Amino acid sequence: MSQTIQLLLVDDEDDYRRSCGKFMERMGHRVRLAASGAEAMALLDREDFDVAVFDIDMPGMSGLELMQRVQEEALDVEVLFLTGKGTIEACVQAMQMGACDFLTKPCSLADLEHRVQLARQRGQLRKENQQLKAIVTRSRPSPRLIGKSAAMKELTRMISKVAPTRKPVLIEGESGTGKEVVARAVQQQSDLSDQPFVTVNCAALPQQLVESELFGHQKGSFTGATADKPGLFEIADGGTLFIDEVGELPPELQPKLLRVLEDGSLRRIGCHRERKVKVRLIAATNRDLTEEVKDGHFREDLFYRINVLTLRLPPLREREGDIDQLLQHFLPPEWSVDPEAHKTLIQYHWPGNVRQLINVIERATILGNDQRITMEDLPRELLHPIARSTAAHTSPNRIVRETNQSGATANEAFANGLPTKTAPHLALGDSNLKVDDLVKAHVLKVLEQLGGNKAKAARHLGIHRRKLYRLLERFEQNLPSEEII
Ligand SMILES: Nc1ncnc2c1ncn2[C@@H]1O[C@H](COP(=O)(O)OP(=O)(O)OP(=O)(O)O)[C@@H](O)[C@H]1O
Repeated sequence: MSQTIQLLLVDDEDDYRRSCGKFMERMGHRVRLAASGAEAMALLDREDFDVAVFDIDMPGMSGLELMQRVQEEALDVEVLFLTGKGTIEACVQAMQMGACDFLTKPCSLADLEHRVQLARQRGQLRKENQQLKAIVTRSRPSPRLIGKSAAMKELTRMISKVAPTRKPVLIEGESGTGKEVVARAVQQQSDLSDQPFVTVNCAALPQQLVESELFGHQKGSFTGATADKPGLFEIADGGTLFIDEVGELPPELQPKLLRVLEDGSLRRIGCHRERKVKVRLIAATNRDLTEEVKDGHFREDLFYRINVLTLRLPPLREREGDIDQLLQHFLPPEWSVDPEAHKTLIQYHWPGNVRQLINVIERATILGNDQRITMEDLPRELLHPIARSTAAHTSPNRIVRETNQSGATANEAFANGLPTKTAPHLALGDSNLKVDDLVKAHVLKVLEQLGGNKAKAARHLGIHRRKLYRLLERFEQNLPSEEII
């Protein structure tokens, strides 16, 4: 059976409009009728349509003028023209304006319905194309979840239980433990695996962009909004949205997220029209959200909405056997690790978790000789870990406090650092050196020294976490960081 189409019929001829509307309803479509361009605009403002059929000759606003309004407001609807006085010029003009089809009366209602179906298919293809583009640019291939510790086995079991439910999932864990890998595993094992998987990191976005990124905006709604833009909820429609660092969601946006989770409705910024989406939410946090609720930073009702099913990712130091397995997986074939270096890797407390381990392996394989990793190839923080004895079994925030209490200031720790491929050594006083190079080298060194933990690094650098994320993004794209500092 064909799908129901949300259809708008605009024609000033009463009899034709009504009989056509009845026929389309009999064909199973949801039909709205408008006798003029103004009535049509009012409906288009309020509701979403898949396809609209416009008559050309109408008193007041003509069909072509109506099409122009649709274009100006970048409304997401396929338009086909149906007219009694079809001229070639009108047809050409309509097609140039983006209409998808042009029919002249008399035409059978069955033929019209067939063309409406084609128009809807075209719209769907366009939307899928948009979604695919967004997914290709935003996502990376999904890595396999490595780890056979008891904790990881339990996690794998839980993933297989929660994945098929379509309920919201909350993933808790320290930075670098693999929350995004788990989110992808949940999506892969759900029946939405062939649908969009869209990811967004609330902490990485400048605060003023979070709303527009998640919910979209209408052209002209703020400076720089030069075109209508769908938000990630719309792009993920029919699939899964992964919101990383959900605890960073600004309080004023939390009711908006709650609303879309409750009934799937949202409004783009600057637009009064309500849209409906069907999205499975997976959220992740490295903060204790119950504490955030107690402190009044996170709404309790939203917390209960997203915390229907919780997956807790233990830190790497608590996963016995996983370091070895991850080493085997990430070390290039033919490479080996000296016994002393191996012992150091196993005993280290890995505050930056799997991400830090991968970085250390990558660095060691660049520095190492004869396909062997020795103590010399390991970064200094592994040999003289900061607050090593107290770090294990504490929360990330606690590790930072204890680090400071231990008397090792950030700068002392950084001064011990070794050059790496990510944080190059720069000679101060070199006249070719740019402020930008210094900023980049310092930020990367701090990050490396703190095991890739961005929250800690931002605190040590004295900048907000969002600023750090933006700096890292700019480094990756080789853009100057000056305007961010
Ligand atoms: N169990 C695992 N198996 C394979 N790779 C993993 C595993 N855990 C983490 N990784 C890898 O470690 C890196 C960090 O993982 P990920 O981005 O999922 O962490 P995260 O917990 O979401 O971190 P953050 O809170 O900083 O966003 C990625 O390269 C990921 O592929």
